[in-house]
Amino acid sequence: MTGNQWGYGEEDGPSSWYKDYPIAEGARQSPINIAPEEAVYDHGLPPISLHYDNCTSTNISNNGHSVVVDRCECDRCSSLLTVIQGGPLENAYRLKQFHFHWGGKGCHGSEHTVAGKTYTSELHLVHWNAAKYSSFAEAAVAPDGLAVLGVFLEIGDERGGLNKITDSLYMVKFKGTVTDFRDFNPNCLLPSSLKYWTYPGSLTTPPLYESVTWIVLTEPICVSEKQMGKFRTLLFNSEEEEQRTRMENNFRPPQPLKGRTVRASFK
Ligand SMILES: NS(=O)(=O)c1ccc(C(=O)N[C@@H](c2ccccc2)c2cnnn2CC(=O)NCCCS)cc1
Ligand SMILES: [Zn+2]
Repeated sequence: MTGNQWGYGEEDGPSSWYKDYPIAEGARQSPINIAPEEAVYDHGLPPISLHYDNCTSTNISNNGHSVVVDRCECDRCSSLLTVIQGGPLENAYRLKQFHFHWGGKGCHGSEHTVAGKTYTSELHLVHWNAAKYSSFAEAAVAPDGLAVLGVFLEIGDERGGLNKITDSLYMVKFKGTVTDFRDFNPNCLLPSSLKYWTYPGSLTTPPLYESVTWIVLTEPICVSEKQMGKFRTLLFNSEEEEQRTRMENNFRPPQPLKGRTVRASFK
């Protein structure tokens, strides 16, 4: 079985990933359930700072697992400051891509949970340690290589900033489709508070590398049911496959904490 046949179904879902990716049972796997009472307030944790300038050319694609907005890596753009720094991070980490995880109907769909509470979706802004490593792939296997900012989405009023994304989803209905997606600044998807929890973890999809410093914002943003419905028009399958499978419930459930400490940037 070639390595990349993993998914979220009965046969190929999270409970069977360990067969091809034994690190699935490792000591720093993600996501986790965050227990706010057990989080340790660390007064030495500085605030995080986000510098998301516009890099004109990006694209949006359906990779068969999620919908991903990729930043371009051209010289002009990679010189642009599109980084996260501060918080638990030693230096600036460069934004590579962002994507979402979501459920079917109802309010499950996030990967991290908070005192057992699930949200309807979770946005992941994926950054890599470009100060220390020369490529994303190199950083992705290093314990301090990646930093992912997690933002919870809950059902409520429509989020205007999300419409540029949801209005483009029909262009990437099938796995393997990609389309231009320019001048989108993910600042418009951030909540007003940058209060966060942070802990050492992993990619939440194969290859599940334990290279991620997770920074999960405590305040969710609101999106409308109509906007979430557009994510669920995406398909896991390519146009050639006859089996049409709606893209939903593309989340991994919480994994054992295995002695890790979750730190809070706030009392
Ligand atoms: N959910 S998360 O934020 O923890 C997360 C973040 C980034 C990646 C990722 O970049 N994965 C690719 C990769 C390429 C090179 C080295 C290692 C990993 C990969 C491997 N096979 N396919 N991909 C593409 C992919 O999975 N892209 C991210 C879409 C999230 S569902 C995966 C999960
Ligand atoms: Zn993710």
